[in-house]
Amino acid sequence: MSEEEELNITVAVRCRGRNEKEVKAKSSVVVAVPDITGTNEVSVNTTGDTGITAQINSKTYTVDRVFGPSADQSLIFKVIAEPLFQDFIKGYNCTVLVYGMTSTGKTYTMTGDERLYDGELSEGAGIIPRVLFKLFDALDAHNDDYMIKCSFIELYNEELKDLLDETPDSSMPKKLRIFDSVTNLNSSRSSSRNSSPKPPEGNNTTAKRRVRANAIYKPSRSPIAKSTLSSELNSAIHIQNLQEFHIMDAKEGIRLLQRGLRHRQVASTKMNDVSSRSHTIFTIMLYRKCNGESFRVSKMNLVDLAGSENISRSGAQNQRAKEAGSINQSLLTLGRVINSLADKSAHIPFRESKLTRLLQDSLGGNTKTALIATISPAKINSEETSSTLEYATKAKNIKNKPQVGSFIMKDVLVKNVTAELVKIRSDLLATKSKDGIYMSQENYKELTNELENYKTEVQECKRAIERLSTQNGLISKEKRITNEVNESQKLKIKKLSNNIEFLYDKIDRQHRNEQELSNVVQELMRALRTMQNSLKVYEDQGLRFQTEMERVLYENIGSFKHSLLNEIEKLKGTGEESFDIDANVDSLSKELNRIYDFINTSTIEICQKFINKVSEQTPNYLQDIRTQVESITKVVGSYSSDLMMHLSSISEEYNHLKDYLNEHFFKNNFQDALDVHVDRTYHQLKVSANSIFLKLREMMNEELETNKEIMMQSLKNAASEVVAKEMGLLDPVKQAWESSLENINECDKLNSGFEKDIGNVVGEVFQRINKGRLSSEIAISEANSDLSRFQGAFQALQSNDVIPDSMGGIKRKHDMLKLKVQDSASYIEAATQKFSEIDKSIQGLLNLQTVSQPQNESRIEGLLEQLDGRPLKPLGPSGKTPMRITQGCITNSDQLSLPRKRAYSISPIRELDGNRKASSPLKRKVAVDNENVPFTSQKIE
Ligand SMILES: Nc1ncnc2c1ncn2[C@@H]1O[C@H](COP(=O)(O)OP(=O)(O)OP(=O)(O)O)[C@@H](O)[C@H]1O
Repeated sequence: MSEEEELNITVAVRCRGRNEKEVKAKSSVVVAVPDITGTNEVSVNTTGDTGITAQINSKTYTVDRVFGPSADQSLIFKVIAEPLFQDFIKGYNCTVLVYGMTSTGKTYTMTGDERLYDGELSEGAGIIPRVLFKLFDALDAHNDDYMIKCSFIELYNEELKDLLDETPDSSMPKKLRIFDSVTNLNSSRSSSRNSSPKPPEGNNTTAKRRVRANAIYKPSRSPIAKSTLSSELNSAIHIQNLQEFHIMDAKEGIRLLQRGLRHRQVASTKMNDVSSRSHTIFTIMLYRKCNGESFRVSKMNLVDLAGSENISRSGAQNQRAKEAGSINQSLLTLGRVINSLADKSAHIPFRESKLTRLLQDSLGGNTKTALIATISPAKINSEETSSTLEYATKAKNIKNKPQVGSFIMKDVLVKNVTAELVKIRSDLLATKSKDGIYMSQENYKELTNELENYKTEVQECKRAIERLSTQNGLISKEKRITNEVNESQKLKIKKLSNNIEFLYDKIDRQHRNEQELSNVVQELMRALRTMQNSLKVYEDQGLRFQTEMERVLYENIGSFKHSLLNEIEKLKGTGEESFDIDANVDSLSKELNRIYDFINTSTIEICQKFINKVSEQTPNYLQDIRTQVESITKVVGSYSSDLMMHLSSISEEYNHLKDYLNEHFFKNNFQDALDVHVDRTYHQLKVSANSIFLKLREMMNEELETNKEIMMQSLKNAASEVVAKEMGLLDPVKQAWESSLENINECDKLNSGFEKDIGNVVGEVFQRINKGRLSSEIAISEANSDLSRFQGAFQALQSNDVIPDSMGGIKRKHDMLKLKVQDSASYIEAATQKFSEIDKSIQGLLNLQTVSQPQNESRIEGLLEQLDGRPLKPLGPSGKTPMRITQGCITNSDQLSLPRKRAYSISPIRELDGNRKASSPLKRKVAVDNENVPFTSQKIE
C-alpha cells in the first residue's frame, strides 16, 4: 500500500443474541445475520412481519463484515482488530471504534472480560486485553527495542478525565485540555487540518529530531513527566496534563486498564444494568526501533463509545438524561462528521464536540480505522438498530490516508528518559537520606494538616459509628419486632384476604339471589297485572252476564206474567175470546232454552277463561283470584238470590193463577194434574237453576278453599321478607366490611346467619310454590271435572223431556179447558137467552101481578120452586151476575130435552128491581149438553 493511498474505514457489524430482557419481552428477532460470520449484508425488518412480506419490508445494509450471535471474541479480534494491530506494530496509527446503542455489546467487544486467570486471558477477553497480550508477544518475538506507554481517557458530559490519574481526591486533579498540535515531527505528512496553536507546554517539541533508542532501555513504571513525550509526537491532537504510563508487559497494561475501568462512569439504566455513560479511549503508544538511531512512533486508539440510545427509551432521568443528552450530542456531531466525510464536504465539523476532535485523526485522517457497529436482534430495538446501521454504512464511505507514524531519534528519547530518570533518582535519594521519607516542608505541613483533619474526621467517624451502631442495634431490634409484627400481619392479611375473597363470593351469590328474587317479584307483578286485567274482564263479563240474565228474566217473566194476566182477564171477560197459551208457553220454553243456552255458554266461557288463566299464570296470583272470585261469587250469589226471587215471583204468579183457576174454574180433577205439572216444571226449573248456581258457587268456593292461604300471600310474604332481609342485611354488611376489616368476621357471622335464613326462606318459598302449584293443578283438574259435570248438568237440563212433556200436557189440558170454556160460554150464552126469556116471563108475570097480585105471586113462586128451589141472591156492586159453575147432572131429564150427561148448574144472581122483593128468590135449573148447546128452558107457567 502506497503511503498516500486512500483507504476506506473498515466497518463491521456485530449482532448479539437476544438478551434476557428481550426474551422476557417476547420481542421477536427482526435482524437477519449469519450465525457466526460469512456475509457482508445485514437486513432489518422493522415491521416485524414474517414470510414474503418480511423480505419486502426488510432493509438491507452492506458493510465489510457481519458477525452473528455465535461469533466469539477471538474471531472479532482476529478478523477486525488483528489486521490493524499488525499495521500498528508496523508504525501506523490505528483506531478501533465500537459504536451502537446501549447493551448491544460495545464494552463487551472492546474490553470484555479483562481479568487474568493464571496469568492468561479468558475466552471473553475483548480487543484491548488481546491487543496488549498480542503486542508484547509480537515485539518479544522480533526481539526489537521498543518502549510502550498507555493512557486512558474518558469523555463524560463533554469533560475529559484521565482515568489513570491517582491524585488523591483532596487535591484537585489537573484538568485535561485538548490542543491541536502544529509541531508535527513529520510536517510533510501532517494533516492540513492541524493548524491549531501550539500547546503552552510543548516547548520540547523540536522538529524532526531522530532519536535512537537504546535497546536495553527499560522505562520506569512511574508516569513520565506530563506532556513531555506527548508533545513530541506527530499527533495532531495534544492533551495537556494527560498521564502516560510505561508498561513492561501485558499484565501491567491489563492492570492499567482495570484501574481506568474502575474510574469509569457507569450506571444502571433500564436497558443495561452496567451501562457505560461515557466515551473512553485507551491509547497504546509504541516506540519501536526501526533503523539505527530512530524509533518509529505509532499509536493505537481503542475507542468505546457511549450508547447511542434514545433518551426516553433508556429511561434516563435528570443526571442520566443530561448524560444521554450530551452523549447524543457528541454522537450527533460524530454522525455529522461521518456524513460530511462521506459526502466529501469542504467543512468537516470536528471542532463541534470534544469527541470528534479526539477522533479527528482517526476519521478521514492518516489513521487506519475500523468501526464495529454493535446491534441487537430484537424487534423492540429495531429503530436504534436501523439508525446504527445507517451510521455504519455511511462511515464505510469515509476514506483515510493511512501513513506510517513519525520517528523519534534515540538520543532525544534517551535524553528525555534520562532526565526523567534523574529526577526520579534524586527524589529517591532525598527520600533515603531522610529516613525513607522525603517531602518538602510545604508538603509535609500540608500532609500534617491533612492528617490532623483525618484524625479529627476519624474520631468523628468513630463517634458517628458508635452512635450509628447503637442506633443500628435499636433499629435491628425494632426491625426484628417489626418483622415479627409484619409476619403476623401478613398472616392476618392473608387470612383477611381469604375472608374478603370468601365474602366477595358471598356477595356475588347474594347479588345473584337478589337478582333472581327481583326477577321473581317482577314476574309476580307482571302476573298480578295480567290477573288484574283478566279479572277486570271477568268482572265486565260477569256484569254483562248478570245484566243480560236480569234483562232476559225480567223480560220473560214480565211478558209471561203479562200474557198470563191477559189470559186471565180474557177468561174473566165474556169468554168469547179464546186466549192463546200456546204461544206463551212456546215463548216461555224458548226463552228458558235461550236462558239455559246463555247461562251455559257464558258459564262455560267464564269457566274456560278462568281455567285457562289459572293454567297460564303461576299459582302465585291465586290470592288475587280469590278476591276476584269472591266478588264474582257475591255477584253470582246476589244474582242467584235475584233469580230465586224472580222464580219465586213466577211461582207466586203461578200460584195466583192456580188459586184463581182453582177457585173459579177448576173444580175437577184436571186441576191436580195441572198442579202437578206446574209444580214439577217449576221445581225442575228451580232445581236446575239452583244446581247451576250451586255448582258454580261450589266450584268457585272449592277453588278458593283449595288455594286459600297457600299461594299469593305466602309467596308475596316470602318474597318481600327475603328482599327486606336481603336489603336490610346486605347494606350494613357491606358498609361494615368496607369501613373496617375487623367487622369482616362479624359480617361473616351475620352473613352465615343470613345465608341460613335465606336458605330456609327460599326453601320454604320453593316448598310453598311447589305446594301451591300442586294445589293449583289439583284445583284446575277439579275445576275441569266440575266444568264437565256442569256441562253434563246442562246437557241433562237440555235433554230433559219432562219440561216439554209437561208443557205438552199443560197444552193439552189447556185445549180441553178451552173447549170446556167455550162450551161454558155457549152455555152461558144460552142460559143468558133463557134468562132473558125468563126475565121476560117474569116481567110478564110482574105486570100480571098488578092485576091479580096474590094469584100471580103464588104462581111465580111456584114457578121459581119449579126452576131451582133456591132463593135469589141480591146483585153485586158491579151489576154483573156472578156465576158459579157446579159440576153435576141434570136430575130432571124429562123437563129438558138434553142428553143425560155432565151438567153444570149456573146460578146467576141478579139484582132485583127495586120493586122486586129481596126475599123472593128465583130459582132455575139448567141442563147443559157438553158437545152441543141445545138449550131448552122450562116454560114458566
Ligand atoms: N456478543 C455477545 N456475546 C455475549 N454477551 C454479550 C454480547 N454482547 C453483549 N453481551 C452482554 O450484554 C451485556 C451488555 O453489554 P455491554 O455492557 O457490553 O453493552 P454496551 O453496548 O457497552 O452498553 P452501554 O452503552 O450501556 O455501556 C453484557 O452483560 C455483555 O456481557
